[in-house]
Amino acid sequence: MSTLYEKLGGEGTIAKVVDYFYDLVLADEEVNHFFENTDMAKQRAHQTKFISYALGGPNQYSGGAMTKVHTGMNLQPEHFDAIVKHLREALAHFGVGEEDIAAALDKVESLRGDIIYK
Ligand code: HEM
Repeated sequence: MSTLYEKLGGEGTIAKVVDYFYDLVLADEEVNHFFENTDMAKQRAHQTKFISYALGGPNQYSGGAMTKVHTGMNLQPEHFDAIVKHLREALAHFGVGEEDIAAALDKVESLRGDIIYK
């Protein structure tokens, strides 16, 4: 089964979506502070992993792993929502269709409970 990740052209296109998404996240006062003490390379790795996960790419995570890396952040629903909103905008910017965007957002939603309030 081909994933949205493959449909979009794999890593090459993902890198462009990541750059765009990254700018949106860093410009958003509601969430950019979480990345304040994160070095740039890790930050970029995070965005890449986030986007790849949403699109069904090679970086797939278990709920347990996601809880572990976000523990201590006490992420609230509005923080998660802000990230989802930026993902939607970044995908739309690159011409991804509504149906594919919905599938990507569903994927991200499935990890919400593992990531917030930790
Ligand atoms: C489905 C949703 C998400 C996925 C798949 C995801 C993925 C990951 C992964 C794999 C890491 C491990 C470290 C790394 O790769 O650099 C990480 C760390 C992190 N995540 Fe997420 N994340 C999600 C949602 C969020 C949200 C909503 C926020 C905040 C608004 C967030 C903020 C962070 C921060 C600040 C780190 C630590 C980076 C560091 O090491 O300094 N994540 N995330």
